[in-house]
Amino acid sequence: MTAESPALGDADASAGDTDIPPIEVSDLSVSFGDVPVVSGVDLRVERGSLVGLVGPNGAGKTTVLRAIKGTLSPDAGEVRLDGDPAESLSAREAGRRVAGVPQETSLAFDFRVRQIVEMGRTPHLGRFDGHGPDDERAVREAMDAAGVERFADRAITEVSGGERQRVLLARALAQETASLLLDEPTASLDVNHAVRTLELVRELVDGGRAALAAIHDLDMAARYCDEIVVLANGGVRAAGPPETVLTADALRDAFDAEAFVGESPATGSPTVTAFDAGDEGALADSPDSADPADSRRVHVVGSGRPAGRAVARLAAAGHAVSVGVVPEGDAAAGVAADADAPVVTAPPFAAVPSERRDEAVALARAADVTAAVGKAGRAGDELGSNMAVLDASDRIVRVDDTFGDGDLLDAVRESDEADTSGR
Ligand SMILES: Nc1ncnc2c1ncn2[C@@H]1O[C@H](COP(=O)(O)OP(=O)(O)OP(=O)(O)O)[C@@H](O)[C@H]1O
Repeated sequence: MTAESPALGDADASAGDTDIPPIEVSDLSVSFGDVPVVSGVDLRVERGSLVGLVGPNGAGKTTVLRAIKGTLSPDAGEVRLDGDPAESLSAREAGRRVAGVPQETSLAFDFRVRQIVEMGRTPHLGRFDGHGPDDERAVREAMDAAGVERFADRAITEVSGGERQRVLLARALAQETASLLLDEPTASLDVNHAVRTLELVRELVDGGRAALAAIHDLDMAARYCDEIVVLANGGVRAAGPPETVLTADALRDAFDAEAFVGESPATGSPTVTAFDAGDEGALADSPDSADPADSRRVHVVGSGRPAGRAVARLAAAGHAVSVGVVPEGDAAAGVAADADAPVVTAPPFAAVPSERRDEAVALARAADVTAAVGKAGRAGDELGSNMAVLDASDRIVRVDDTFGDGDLLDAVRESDEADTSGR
């Protein structure tokens, strides 16, 4: 796969009225037998846009992609490709508008890699036509872009799972459609090829194509997609730019997961850290885990990575967290900023100004419980003001630097069942 891929014949991508979305799904419902899988799904993918379809296993992502591709018939609703109802299009015409990279990559027959990529040209061939120069160019460019040329003459049964996935990508690219549907395009790929694949899709999209990709890796989805559609519990739960859709609340709602959403310092896009809520999670006991009654105001005292982890874990579990006093630039301060948690900082290696100490004391007073992490407030703690913060706290729970995920949440949950304010 080349970083700078060739133009990949984008003639079709620029075709048509630019106001008409290449993919538009309205009120789509699909069931298998009498089991409904999705209902009322609306989504559109514009030219120049990569939309990520995320959601838990079995949410119906593949089902939606298959309905768009036309390989299953919806019970209700409509799929439009370039403005035309998909059901009014012949298979050949649909194949000139949308190409798919399926999740299932087992190909039983002993075709050569090159033959499989050539199959992408089928919708462009007349009934009695052989491949012409344009087809050969499209196949060559697609193989080059997907990086499969090296094993083009090998049997498909003799390449690895990841290589096979790239062959199917090459087949879709050879189809030269305005729209691409990708079902877990990076699932079997090593990190290098995963990034290259999404960079390639991004490049195609920036060239005017439309792409809809089911993606489990939320960090990758956030990094590459213009928009994310969250599919869960039979329908679309949220849709919009990654930074508005990938929130702890949305992830709890869709995945029943406790997750902290920060900002990647490398890419600036949202990055998701999921925690094991287990049976012990503060809010994991019931599907109503977001119940505000279970949420506490927790003030964290401590610094460095352990305090940062405490802030992330508590915020992921739905608690309202504040932090301080921590040195400016401390890891915990960065996590608090990502969590939109109030944080009091002070210049490092200097006495804490009294007004900063008072701010932290006020936060601790307003909290239900103060979590002292590591040596905070104990002998050797360089921030003497932590003592004042702890003195102002009605309830204190203590965890050491190596606390387990459940320990902190248990301690906070149980803090109002016993007087834990002993210092
Ligand atoms: N042919 C089928 N017959 C019956 N049920 C099916 C069929 N295909 C899928 N399902 C069911 O429909 C639901 C949605 O499946 P789908 O493959 O669309 O989910 P998904 O979101 O793509 O999941 P994953 O993330 O695991 O790939 C699942 O419960 C699945 O078991």
